[in-house]
Formats: sequence, structure tokens, C-alpha cells
Amino acid sequence: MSVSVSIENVSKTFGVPGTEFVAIKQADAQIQPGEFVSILGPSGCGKSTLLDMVAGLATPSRGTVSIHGQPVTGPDERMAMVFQQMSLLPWRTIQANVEFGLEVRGVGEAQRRRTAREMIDLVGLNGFEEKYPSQLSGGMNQRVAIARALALDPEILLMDEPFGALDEQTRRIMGIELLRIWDKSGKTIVFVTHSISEAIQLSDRILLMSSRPSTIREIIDVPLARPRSIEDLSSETARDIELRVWKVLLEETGAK
Ligand SMILES: Nc1ncnc2c1ncn2[C@@H]1O[C@H](COP(=O)(O)OP(=O)(O)OP(=O)(O)O)[C@@H](O)[C@H]1O
Repeated sequence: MSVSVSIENVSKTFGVPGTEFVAIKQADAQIQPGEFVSILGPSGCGKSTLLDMVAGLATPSRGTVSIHGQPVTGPDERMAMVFQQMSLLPWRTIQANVEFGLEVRGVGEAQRRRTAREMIDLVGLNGFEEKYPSQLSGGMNQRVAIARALALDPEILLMDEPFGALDEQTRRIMGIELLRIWDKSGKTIVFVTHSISEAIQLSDRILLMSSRPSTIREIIDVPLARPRSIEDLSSETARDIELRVWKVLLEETGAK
């Protein structure tokens, strides 16, 4: 099977000569088609920067990010991004928000309406099509953001702390929903999170970054069967992974 996302020898430096600093020193990882991979690491280590480079929203200072062997040179139709901040248009209905990206792509109205309805259905928001974002909860709005990204039918869904602003219970439930959608759609998902338990709940593998100037310090397999029950997530295997991640994070932040 061909590699979906390849991150090779990537570094990222910000600033101008004299005041520049290295955010990412060296990142290497390969993500397979259909995989669910989380990026986890200390605060400010470069998780979003790495995701932005995969998305083509930032350019590596050195090295290459490729999708199926083709270097990423900018935003690409094979990828769609979901951010933590609600990026919905408040003056548009839920239906019109989900249609937005399709409209930009010039998709005809009938097709747009059909696809948007399917995606609204997929994220469990049937009946809310004519509501506005302000009439929905935070979790529901994030479902809309996911529906809008999925409407573009990307091969790779890039998610930057999409549930970071939600309470713990909603977050866990959104994770279960996301896994259901992932299972149905077969998309590759790259998911940035601060939450160790969320990474264990969701991922096939965790890319664990060091502190800045960062590297991908470890790539951790999450060998829990799917679907993952609440018991699986508090099993010895899950606890061992959590402990292993915590040890690295505390060591990286000098807090051990
Ligand atoms: N456009 C930019 N210009 C200058 N510095 C930047 C830029 N984007 C990010 N940085 C810096 O690069 C480093 C990595 O930032 P990034 O947001 O990728 O980290 P993160 O791990 O996602 O952070 P957090 O844990 O806070 O979400 C930080 O020190 C940040 O201030």
C-alpha cells in the first residue's frame, strides 16, 4: 500500500536572520492510507506548525512533506482542515455553511444541496439544516465544521484540536462520533491534540513530539481493538501508553 502522508527530514524556522528561531528541528513520519494518527507533544512544540505543513498552509524550511509521493506545495483538494475555533459563517444557516466549500469549488446547486444533506446526516444533525450557528451548542457547531470539511470529500482530514474548546463529556462523545464517521468514510485522519486520553481513544498511532526545537521523539502504537469501549480505555494497555507518554512529556518540559 502506498504511503499517504510522508514527512521527511522536515524542519521549520520562523523569523528573519538574526532573530530567527527553530520551531521544528527534525520531523520524520509516514502515515498510511486510512490511518488515524494523532500528534501530541508539549505546549508550543510545533504540533500545529507540523499540521500546517502537511496542509500546505506553511512551507518547511528544510525537507519535504509529500502526499502519495508528490510534494505538497500549497493547499490541495485531497486535504481538508478542521480547526478548534469555530470557523462557521454566523450569517449562514447550517445547510449553507456545509455547502460553502462546494460553492467555492463551483459545484452546482442541486449537487451541493444533496452532498450537504448527506454530510449533515452523517454527523447526526438532521433537522438542524435551517438553524444558524448561534442556535447550536459548541459540540454541534464542531459537527457542522466536520460536515463542511467532509463535504469536500478529502482523502485526508486534518484536525487541529477540533474538540479543544469542548467540555470533557462532549469531547469524549465527539470522539466516538468521529470514529464512527472515520470507520464509515475510510479517510486518513491526522489529529492534533493536547489530550493524552483523547489520543489513546482515537488513534492507531501517536506521533509524540519533543519540546522546541522539536523532533518526533517517539511513534507509539495504540494496539487496542476497535471499537474501543470505556473498559478498553482504562485497561492496562491504555494505562501503560498513558504512563509512557506522561513520562516523555514531563521529561521534555523538565517537570519530572
Ligand atoms: N507564523 C509564525 N511566526 C512566528 N512564530 C510562530 C508562527 N507560528 C508558530 N510560531 C511559533 O512556533 C512554535 C510552535 O508553534 P505551534 O503553534 O505550532 O505549537 P503547538 O505545539 O501547536 O502549540 P500549542 O501547544 O500551544 O497548541 C511556537 O513557539 C510559536 O510561537
